[in-house]
Amino acid sequence: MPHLEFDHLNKAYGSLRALTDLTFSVGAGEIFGFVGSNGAGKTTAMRIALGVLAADSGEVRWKGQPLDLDMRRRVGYMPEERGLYPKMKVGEQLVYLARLHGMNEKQATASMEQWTERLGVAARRDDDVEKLSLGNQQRVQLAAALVHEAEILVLDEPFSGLDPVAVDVMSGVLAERAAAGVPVVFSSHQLDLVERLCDRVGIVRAGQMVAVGTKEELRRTPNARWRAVVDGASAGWARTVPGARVLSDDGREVVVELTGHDAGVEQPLLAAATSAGQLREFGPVVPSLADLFRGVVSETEEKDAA
Ligand SMILES: Nc1ncnc2c1ncn2[C@@H]1O[C@H](COP(=O)(O)OP(=O)(O)OP(=O)(O)O)[C@@H](O)[C@H]1O
Repeated sequence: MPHLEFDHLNKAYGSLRALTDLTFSVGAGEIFGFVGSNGAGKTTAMRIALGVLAADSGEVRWKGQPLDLDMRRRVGYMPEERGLYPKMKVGEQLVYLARLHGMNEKQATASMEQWTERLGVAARRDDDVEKLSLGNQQRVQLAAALVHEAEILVLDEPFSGLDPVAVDVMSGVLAERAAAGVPVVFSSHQLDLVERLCDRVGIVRAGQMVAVGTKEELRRTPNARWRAVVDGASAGWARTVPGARVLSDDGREVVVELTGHDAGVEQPLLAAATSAGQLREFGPVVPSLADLFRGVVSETEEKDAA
């Protein structure tokens, strides 16, 4: 499978190291969620991919070749600072951008019509961009990334500021482009969305990739977590279970970490819960991406402090 590879990118702004050996790759047809705290280095990495910014070392490759000027014309990019001409009409602007990327007038017009239709801004084709609401400007920005039939999509926070309907449209479009074999990388702070949409996720912290993998891979914690809801129990019942570490206990709902993942590891907990009171709910806890993110970020912060 061809890959878009971000290979050992290093970048400093003066004395600030924005990226340190940042490495990850995105397969053709894969949606990759690029997440990290503010200032972690996501925009810097994406700008380097597009050649808007030069890396101090490292490179970005597609199908084994460094992204050169010609290849970069085939990348659909949605910059964080957005990049539309405010006083140009939506339709004209998209045709212009498609032509810049090598389409002829007829192809560019057909593509503009198709994408404005798909993204729900067809009625605004003759309006200046600045007259559109921010969310609609963003739909046009996505159309700008797609209008030249990009071979690669690199999108910086494409979901910020969108209403739920626009989020669904945007998600559908990204899934469709990925299904057509396009590698899609996007950054976002909306972790629920990243969790829903992405095949793989990379968590970057202070310019370094601190966790990368499928959601299942990232969730594979060394110990199992279980949750029990028990009515009429006295608080603290779970502490007596051998090997259990109580993570939270509000008297009714208890979350416990058990050593390992072996089959039946939860049985002593289940037995204790049943005898503690009226057992209402019992099951494994699957951490959300937000939980993983907090865990990874705080864990690396602790390591840094040590
Ligand atoms: N042009 C610049 N000059 C100096 N420092 C910069 C410049 N651009 C970014 N930085 C710094 O580099 C670091 C990485 O910034 P970057 O914008 O890549 O992060 P990000 O992960 O995209 O953040 P956010 O989620 O807030 O958009 C930050 O500390 C930022 O302040």
